[in-house]
Amino acid sequence: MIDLQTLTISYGKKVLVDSVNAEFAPGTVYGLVAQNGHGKTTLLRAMAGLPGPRVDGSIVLDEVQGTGAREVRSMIFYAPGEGTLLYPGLRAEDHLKMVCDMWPHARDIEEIVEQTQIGEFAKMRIRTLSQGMKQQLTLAIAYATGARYLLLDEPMNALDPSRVDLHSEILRKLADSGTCIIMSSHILDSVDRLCDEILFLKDGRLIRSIPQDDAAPKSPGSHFAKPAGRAEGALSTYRRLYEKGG
Ligand SMILES: Nc1ncnc2c1ncn2[C@@H]1O[C@H](COP(=O)(O)OP(=O)(O)OP(=O)(O)O)[C@@H](O)[C@H]1O
Repeated sequence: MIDLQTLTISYGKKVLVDSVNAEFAPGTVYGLVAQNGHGKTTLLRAMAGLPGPRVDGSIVLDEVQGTGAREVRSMIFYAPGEGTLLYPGLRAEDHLKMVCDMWPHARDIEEIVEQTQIGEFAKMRIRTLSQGMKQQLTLAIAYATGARYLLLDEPMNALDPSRVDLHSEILRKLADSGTCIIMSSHILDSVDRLCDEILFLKDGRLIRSIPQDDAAPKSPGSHFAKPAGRAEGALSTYRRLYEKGG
């Protein structure tokens, strides 16, 4: 469980997350939605214990204070969008080998390559990959870590529809086997299809919603009581919250 306790995150006077309390349970896929520049990346990075903004309050992971703490560092992985995790001169497969050497619960590389269908470019250097290939590799790296908490920053924005389906299926399976996934996204129909819960970040608060097409939890691990009221599509919620002065 990741437990945010009166968490406030700010850059100077700009407060992006304001005294937020929230819990993220194993076995659940969470969508994190907001308008551009409202703090999704900042929140995910802070949850992973990465440096940057001022962070007040507490982030507790499996009862250990602070996600940067040594005991929990190997349990949580933040995957940036944009392929910034990758070394331009190295081959795709080199990155997976590094994960294998560094992460105590790393998964089998061959299995990951097969599951993510990245074999065709595994031997290519990063500088020769397309944006979508880099995004597929970044996701493969995230899966390879074996981390129980995956924080994925816009993981699908460069993927073609068949890859979106493939990775949605992989993420669902990971959640069903106990992984907690928090993914930011602007692709609201895939958020609706994949996520058990959606959190809208607005004015520093997290507003919880459930996807329209499935009012029941999509995985048995979801601990949270469902919010009262009818489920609503993410796009409708988005419009209500951000476009109509809601
Ligand atoms: N290092 C920094 N120093 C100061 N301000 C920053 C820094 N990094 C980000 N910000 C500001 O914090 C705010 C939130 O940025 P963030 O990248 O978290 O937004 P986001 O919701 O992920 O946006 P997008 O949807 O465009 O990716 C923005 O206003 C941005 O200008």
